[in-house]
Amino acid sequence: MAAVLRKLIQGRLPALAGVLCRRSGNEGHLFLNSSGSTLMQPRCGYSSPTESVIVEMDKATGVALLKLNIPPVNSLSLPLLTELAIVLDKLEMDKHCRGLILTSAVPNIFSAGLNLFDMMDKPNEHYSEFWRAVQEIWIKLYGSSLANIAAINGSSPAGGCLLALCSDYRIMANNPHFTIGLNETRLGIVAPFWFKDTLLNTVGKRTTEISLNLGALYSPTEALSLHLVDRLVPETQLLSAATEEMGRWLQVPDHARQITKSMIRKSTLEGLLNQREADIKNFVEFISRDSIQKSLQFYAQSLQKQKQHIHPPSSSCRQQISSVTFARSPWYSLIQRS
Ligand SMILES: CCCCCC/C=C\CC(=O)SCCNC(=O)CCNC(=O)[C@H](O)C(C)(C)COP(=O)(O)OP(=O)(O)OC[C@H]1O[C@@H](n2cnc3c(N)ncnc32)[C@H](O)[C@@H]1OP(=O)(O)O
Repeated sequence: MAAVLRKLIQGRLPALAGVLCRRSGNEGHLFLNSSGSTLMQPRCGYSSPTESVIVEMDKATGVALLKLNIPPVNSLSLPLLTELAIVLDKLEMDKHCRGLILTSAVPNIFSAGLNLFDMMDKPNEHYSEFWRAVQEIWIKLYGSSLANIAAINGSSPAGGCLLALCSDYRIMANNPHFTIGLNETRLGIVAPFWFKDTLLNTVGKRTTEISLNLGALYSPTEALSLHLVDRLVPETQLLSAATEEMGRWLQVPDHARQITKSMIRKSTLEGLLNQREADIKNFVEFISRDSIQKSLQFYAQSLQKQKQHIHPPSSSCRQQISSVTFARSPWYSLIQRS
């Protein structure tokens, strides 16, 4: 089977080389890098030096519970992305690991998305390195061979929503204060094409059109109705529901599930793999513009001001926003005040 997978990746799915091929055996695991050459990787544990990524491995089931642990909001900074990439590689190489449940150790927040400060007031080299790390995480998660379930235990805007969208199945805690969605346009920035494609593959064209243009953040109930998430459960049952769901995914033989997943996600992954450098160049050019920097600065400041001066919109205000939830958007709060 390993030979079949290798052939598949080297031959029919060349762009997925580097995403992964797993092999059982005593000598470790076979990893194909993007040029198709093979590297032997020793088996190892899953320590994250700063504990910003906590991994609890259930050896009996082969399921890893991965918790993001960067208070206050699990923003995806360059160091966090780098650690996450290392942990994901290790899990991918571990022949005993079959499934991954992604969740947060920070109460009420799954992830606040990309760290705003990595995109502000930095040299172009930093933007370039940061964006490569963002790409890397998407490639690893969206192209993962593991069964991947997101246990969304808090708000999940922008890059946080993207993390969840990379999973095979999303279960969200049914708390009306949580929101999820790709809200980039609300910050004056634009979700890149591979964010858009990931959403499109999940919810379809019309919902993508509305969600992305409006930068909509949805409540769990709205997200369920749009198939942005697959299931809602009470917060206290989130992990047990994710574990139970994982059991269903692991009943399918790994090779059959992996090849099926590759078939479905291949063209989307290739979209970025074929033009990574151009995408980085585009990001750097965009993010370093004065107008975008001003927009981001205003947004970051308004997040802070919101905490100091602005109360959340009243429930009657919220109802006026119909099905699109802008609650938690500092822009919305500022509009309400003016
Ligand atoms: C061509 C390519 C174009 C570029 C494409 C870029 C693609 C992706 C974009 C992103 O992912 S941008 C990030 C978008 N994220 C958001 O809009 C979320 C903003 N945050 C919130 O809405 C809230 O913070 C929250 C997540 C709902 C949590 O609310 P809570 O009330 O619990 O906490 P706060 O008081 O608001 O925040 C605490 C603390 O964290 C700071 N912070 C919040 N989000 C971020 C962030 N994304 N990056 C960095 N820091 C963040 C916030 O300012 C507070 O800081 P202090 O006041 O304590 O200093």
